[in-house]
This record gives sequence, C-alpha cells and structure tokens, in this order.
Amino acid sequence: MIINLSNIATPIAKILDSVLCGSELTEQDATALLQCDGKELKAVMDVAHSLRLKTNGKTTSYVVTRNINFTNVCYMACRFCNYGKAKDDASAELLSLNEIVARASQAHQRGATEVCIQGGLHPDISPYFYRDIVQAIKNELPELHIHAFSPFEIYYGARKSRTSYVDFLADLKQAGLGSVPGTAAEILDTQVRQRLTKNKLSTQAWLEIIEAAHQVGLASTATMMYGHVDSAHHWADHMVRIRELQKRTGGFTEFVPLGFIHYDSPLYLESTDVRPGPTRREHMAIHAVARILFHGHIDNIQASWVKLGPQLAMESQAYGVNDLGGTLMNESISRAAGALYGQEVTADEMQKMIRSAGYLPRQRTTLYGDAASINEACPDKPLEQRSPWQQQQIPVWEVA
Ligand SMILES: C[S@@+](CC[C@H](N)C(=O)[O-])C[C@H]1O[C@@H](n2cnc3c(N)ncnc32)[C@H](O)[C@@H]1O
Ligand SMILES: Nc1c(NC[C@H](O)[C@H](O)[C@H](O)CO)[nH]c(=O)[nH]c1=O
Ligand SMILES: N[C@@H](Cc1ccc(O)cc1)C(=O)O
Ligand code: SF4
Repeated sequence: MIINLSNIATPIAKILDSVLCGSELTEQDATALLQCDGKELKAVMDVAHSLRLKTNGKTTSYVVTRNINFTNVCYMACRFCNYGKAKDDASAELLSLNEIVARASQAHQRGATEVCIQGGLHPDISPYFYRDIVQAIKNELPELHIHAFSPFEIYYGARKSRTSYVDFLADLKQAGLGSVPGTAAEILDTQVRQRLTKNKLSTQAWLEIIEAAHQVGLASTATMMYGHVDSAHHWADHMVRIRELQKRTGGFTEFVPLGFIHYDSPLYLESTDVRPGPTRREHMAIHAVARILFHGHIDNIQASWVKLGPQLAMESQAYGVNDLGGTLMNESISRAAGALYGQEVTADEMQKMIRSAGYLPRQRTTLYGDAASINEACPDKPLEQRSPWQQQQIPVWEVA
C-alpha cells in the first residue's frame, strides 16, 4: 500500500512518517492526529489501514454472543445513562437465575459461543449473586464462554463482600467466569467523569480492577465512550493509559470505541453544553488513531454496530477496524438511550457486511480463537445443510 504524505500539512506528515518507520505514537502526537480533517484525516486513515493489513490481513472477525442484562435497577444514576432505573420504577426488573440460564441456553442453541452479562448496581443484590450467575450457567452449559461484569460491578461486589479485587475476581474465575468487559471506562479523566457520573468508579479504580483481572488470568476488553463533554486530548490520554497498562499485563484483547448515544440521555437533555454524540469525522479519527496508537500492543480494534450503525461499522474496516463485535441478540443499554440500529445482527448478516466491503469474515471466540469449526452460519450453504439453530431461527424476543 502506497501512502503519499507529500501534499499534507508538514507536522502531520512528520508524525505519520515516524509511525510508518516504527515509532510509538506519543500522547501529544495522538492529540494532533485526532483533530485532523480533510486530506490529513484521509492520510491518518490510510496509515491505520496499512497497519491493520499488516496485523490482521483482510480478515474481519465477529463473535456470536447474547447480551443478558440481568437488572436495570441501579443506584448510581449516571447522567449519560438511560438504562439504569430506580427500584420503584414501573419498568424495574431483576431476572431470576432460572431466567438467566434459560436465556443463555437459548443463545447456545442458536449457536452462541459467548454470553455478555452486565447489569445495573441493584441495591439489594447479594455480592454472591455474581458468582451464582456464573455457576448456574456453567452447570448447564459448561462450554459457553461467560464474558461478564464491568469493573464497576466488580468494585460493587468486592466492596459488598469486603474482599480485595483480586480475591473477588479469582473466586469468579474459579466458578467459570471467562473474561471481563472493559466497560465503565467512559473517559478516564477525573473532570470528565465528574460531569458524566458524579462519583462512579475513579480512573484509578478502573485501572486497578482491570489490572487485578489480568493478574488472576482473566482477559478483558477496553472501551471509551466519546462524543459528549470530551475533547481530543482526553481521548489521547485515555488510550495512552490503556496502552501503558497493556505493556505491563498483556491482558487486553481488543479496544472498542463506543460513541455516546444522546437522544434520550439525561446528560444531553438536561444540559446545553453537551454534544449530540460524535460527528462522522470523530468516529473516523478515533477508530483510525486507536489502530495507530495500539499498534504492537492491542491487535484488535472493534467497531460497535450498535453505536455506529451497520453502514459506518462496515466502512470502518477501511481505516483500522478488524472486528465487528457481537451479534448480541438482545440490546437494552443503547436502546434505552434511543439508539436506532436494533438488537441483533445475525451471523449471516455479519458475513454479508464483511464480504460486501471486500473483507474475509471469521467467526471468532471471545478470546480471538477460531470458532470456524462451530461456524455453520455460512450464507452460501443451502438451508438444509446448516445447523439446527440456523434452520430453526429461534426467536429471541419471546423471553426478552
Ligand atoms: C450500562 S453499563 C452496565 C454495567 C455497569 N452498570 C456499569 O456502568 O459499569 C455499560 C456501559 O454502557 C455504556 N453506555 C451506557 N449508556 C450509554 C449511552 N447513552 N451511550 C453510549 N454508551 C452508553 C457505558 O460505557 C457503560 O459503561
Ligand atoms: N455487548 C455489547 C457489545 N459488544 C459485545 C462484544 O462484541 C463481545 O462480547 C466482545 O467482543 C467479546 O470479545 N458492544 C456494544 O456496543 N454493545 C453491547 O451491548
Ligand atoms: N463491547 C463491550 C461490552 C459492552 C457492553 C455494553 C455496552 O453498551 C457497550 C459495550 C465488551 O465486549 O467488552
Ligand atoms: S452506566 Fe451502569 S452504573 Fe451508570 S447508571 Fe447506567 S447501569 Fe448504572
């Protein structure tokens, strides 16, 4: 791939040239790249694409998974979130263990290799409920990977049970937890967090909990929610903090930028200085700069179709993204904030999205292993040759 840096602004050309020569992107240079537009942004995206081709070739992966959000009751009331509800709200719900296992089992029948479990911080749940969920699913479905509990839920459980993060996480791992979602990161900056959430988990605590997870052998993802009261230097700082932790632990599997969904978010509705989610330019710059900044450290940059929509997620494969995340089956959190793109992208649709942009689909496991042997979702196969779950098209809405 030939990248012409001769017709772009000199400072940006210099940064990109040093990246192409193998230098690590500094925080200051990342801030500059994140502000690019026009032909400079195009050059940033081209460099990101060249690094993606080097690392992942033309393969784009996805995971067949189901979201199980077991309670929307949450005492925290983060300003950006419209999912968390008070205990006495008419829409308050807390799923029983039986219901959680039933949903996991139905997902498994539909070909899921993973369940992604997260919930609100319900004031009445026992800290052992987290372990009970893992055990109950593993008893029935030992091979299903459980990707569960954000660092904030880990914080809550560890505090309530008066155990250390390491002990709490080691106990969950022993019960069968497979990995941890790196949500609750939002923007790792004290002032921005103050605006978003009042006093939800500090930057330091998020980093400590993720480090503890990696220490006990649980891999995690890393996320960043952008497009509200933040700016380029926050994004650069956030990504550098994650890269520094990765250098110590190697425990991050992927980085997932999550665009802020503003429509029904109290943060947006109640303040005049909050942006209405990211612009298209910001989506492009963040995914591209993430690829460049994490090069050599985190190999997978995931686009969230829930936040970006399928069209932009598909296009993002040309500027650094090599993973389209999960099929999800259910999606409640972004939908509560007014997200427009539905609850599920089937494995067939994932494959079409990837192929139609000229890339090669790969169904992966949560930890980026090959799920090809369990992937019978090939759209080229006649229906009768596909697995039973593919033929049945079991509707997930019945229990949702
Ligand atoms: C809803 S929480 C569930 C787990 C747990 N309650 C927590 O906060 O860590 C998971 C993540 O959803 C994301 N989220 C919530 N509301 C959002 C919104 N309006 N736009 C984009 N992402 C949102 C945030 O990044 C948040 O950390
Ligand atoms: N669960 C949600 C995801 N992502 C799930 C992941 O793609 C998957 O579980 C992970 O990649 C494991 O490696 N993304 C969203 O934007 N919203 C979700 O609810
Ligand atoms: N993509 C995250 C999980 C996630 C869950 C809910 C969201 O709203 C966003 C992201 C992960 O796999 O770690
Ligand atoms: S983001 Fe999580 S902690 Fe915050 S209100 Fe929503 S569910 Fe609760």
